[in-house]
Amino acid sequence: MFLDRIVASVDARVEALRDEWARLEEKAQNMPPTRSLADALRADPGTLQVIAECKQRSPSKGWLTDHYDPVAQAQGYQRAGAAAISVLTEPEFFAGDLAHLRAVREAVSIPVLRKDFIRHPVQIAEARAAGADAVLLIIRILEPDQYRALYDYATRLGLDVLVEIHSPVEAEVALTAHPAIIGVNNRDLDSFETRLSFSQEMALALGPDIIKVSESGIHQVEDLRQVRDWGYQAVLVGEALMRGRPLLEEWRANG
Ligand SMILES: O=P(O)(O)OC[C@@H](O)[C@@H](O)c1c[nH]c2ccccc12
Repeated sequence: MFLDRIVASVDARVEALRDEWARLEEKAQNMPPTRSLADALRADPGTLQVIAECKQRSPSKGWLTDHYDPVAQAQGYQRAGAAAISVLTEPEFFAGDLAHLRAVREAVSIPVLRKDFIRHPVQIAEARAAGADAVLLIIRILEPDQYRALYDYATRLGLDVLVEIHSPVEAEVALTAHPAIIGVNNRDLDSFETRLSFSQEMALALGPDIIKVSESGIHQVEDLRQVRDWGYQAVLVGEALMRGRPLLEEWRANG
């Protein structure tokens, strides 16, 4: 399974990064304040916000663009009304790079999320030191105690956390840290297929007080309308935007 391979490759990089932890933590502690992702997503109650993703390739879809310019991409997203930017930094399967995040953070004024497979606190210190405002924590690849420790560590460094779930059981684990924001991933990590109705099922389980983000497989205005009607505050969109679909403009015109 792909996820196991990704995690193995991440763990090898983490191993090499461990010695840098103290240095990265110190750098993280000396960074200017973060921009709040939670505030950006609930700035305008009743409006569905878009977290727009910079992603060059994915294991399921391959290369999404011939010419990848994350800074130009992110600036275009901001102009079109995105509430926040997600930047893939995983190098091996998504062709990401922490340098993309650094450059994007300098070029926009909205919050920037580090999209990666976080397994160890050194990656969180590294994210903050690179300018990230928020990090993704994927319940599926963490032990519950490890998740709670990483959540606390990120919070202590001033980062917001997007906690990603793929099942009702994962939702229960996610809720033990009392997160402000939960991402419901519509993509089945084994088959790679997306099913938007998973967001509908999870809306009830999560309740109204958490900021809910529907992730993956969102392609058209109709999808955004549905997710909004299910009580979500935001969506996270990658592929459709990377392929040049003017979804943000369409949403603003017809939302
Ligand atoms: O490209 P899509 O189908 O619009 O999906 C975006 C985002 O949800 C997806 O990239 C994603 C969701 N969770 C992840 C975890 C790691 C890497 C990538 C992801």
